[in-house]
Amino acid sequence: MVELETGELFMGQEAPDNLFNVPDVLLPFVFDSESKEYQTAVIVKDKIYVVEGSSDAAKLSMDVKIFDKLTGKWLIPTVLGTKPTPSNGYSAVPVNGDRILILKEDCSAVDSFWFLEVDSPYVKEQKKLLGAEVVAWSKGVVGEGPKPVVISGPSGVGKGTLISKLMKEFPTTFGFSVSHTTRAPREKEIDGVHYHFTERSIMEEEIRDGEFLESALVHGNLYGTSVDAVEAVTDAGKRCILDIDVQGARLVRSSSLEALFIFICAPSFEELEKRLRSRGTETEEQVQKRLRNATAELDEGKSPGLFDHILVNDDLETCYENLKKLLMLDDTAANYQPTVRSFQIPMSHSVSIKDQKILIRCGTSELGKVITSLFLLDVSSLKGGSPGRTRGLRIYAIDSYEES
Ligand SMILES: Nc1nc2c(ncn2[C@@H]2O[C@H](COP(=O)(O)OP(=O)(O)O)[C@@H](O)[C@H]2O)c(=O)[nH]1
Ligand SMILES: Nc1ncnc2c1ncn2[C@@H]1O[C@H](COP(=O)(O)OP(=O)(O)O)[C@@H](O)[C@H]1O
Repeated sequence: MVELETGELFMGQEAPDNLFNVPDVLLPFVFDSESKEYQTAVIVKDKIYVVEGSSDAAKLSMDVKIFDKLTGKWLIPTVLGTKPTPSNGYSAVPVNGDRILILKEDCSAVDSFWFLEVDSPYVKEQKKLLGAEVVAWSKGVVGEGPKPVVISGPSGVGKGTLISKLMKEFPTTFGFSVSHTTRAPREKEIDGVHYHFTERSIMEEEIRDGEFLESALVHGNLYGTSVDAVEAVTDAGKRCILDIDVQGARLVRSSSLEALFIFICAPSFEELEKRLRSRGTETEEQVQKRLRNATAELDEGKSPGLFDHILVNDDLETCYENLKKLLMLDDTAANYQPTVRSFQIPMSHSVSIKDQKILIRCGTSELGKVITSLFLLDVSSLKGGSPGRTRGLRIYAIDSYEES
């Protein structure tokens, strides 16, 4: 049996002349409740994007195919980013000509809004890089979320020590972005807590698949921040702390992730050397390599426009107090609008878009009465996007009334 969900055909856009030559994409949402297979189609410029798959727990799939109206051919794109887990219903609306907003039904607000980027700056760049048709998923976040904090500085300067103090004093405020690395674990390091220790070939493949926000070769090993590492912290409602090298900081600076960048340095090179040796975690050869790299990192750290603040870690307690001051002074904490966790898009709803405002009309029945609620989703100030999250969605409850 095929059920048709409510929703406008191609969301208010004119159906193309050759629409009836296009198989399977006549309707914006089709769901077969027996096989749990679904299909959604949206037109953006000259292409029809079809999102399809199965929400059956045993099969769970979500694929994208594209019908190019100019050539009359189907394309299977390279799909980057973490895709949503399938649900039984979707609405899809084109937004800003470069992405499709997918509203998942019957999910909590943190999982309701997804973007399939089809022609965003990130996707354009990836198309060039890969020489292929590319689309990319990114999760929509209501509000801005707190700005992540990037902490960089030469090895042995005290980054880890400062971050541990912060996490210990403010366990519910801050969360650590657990990086991936190909270096071997140190004695007390736990996989998944300090790092995700991994193989080079696996990590390189994951980087190619767009799973990393940044990655760099540091002291002869590959290190990288996965999109999930940052977003797991943000999804838990915490402010994310990244301990990454200067190359990584530069990459994050040029990515879509807005962050606060802090560079830590030691009072002198001799002191840095002393700390590295007294930590006793590296061989002499590794210590030498880290010290050689430190000079370049110190120069890089001072390059204009990269770091927002530089802190000298001389006396640990003084430096820690200064770090706390910086984090409190940052006004993003005051601007933080918590995610609307209580909002849920019910199965029965319709969606229409006008001037970057999306009207969601939801019908729910309570005690035999049918209640219609209207929500306005504002997509006019979206920030970020793939390979991370699309932030800045605003949702307003505008009306609620009983159907007569
Ligand atoms: N670019 C990048 N650098 C990282 C990442 N994780 C750790 N690093 C950096 O890699 C360098 C070496 O880290 P590690 O092996 O833990 O040694 P340590 O800094 O001496 O404790 C440090 O400068 C870290 O900041 C990451 O995900 N990306
Ligand atoms: N302000 C400080 N004064 C003296 N020793 C310090 C200070 N900060 C950190 N340390 C010590 O220096 C060593 C390196 O610190 P760590 O946090 O591991 O550096 P990083 O994470 O930057 O590589 C550790 O043994 C740590 O206890």
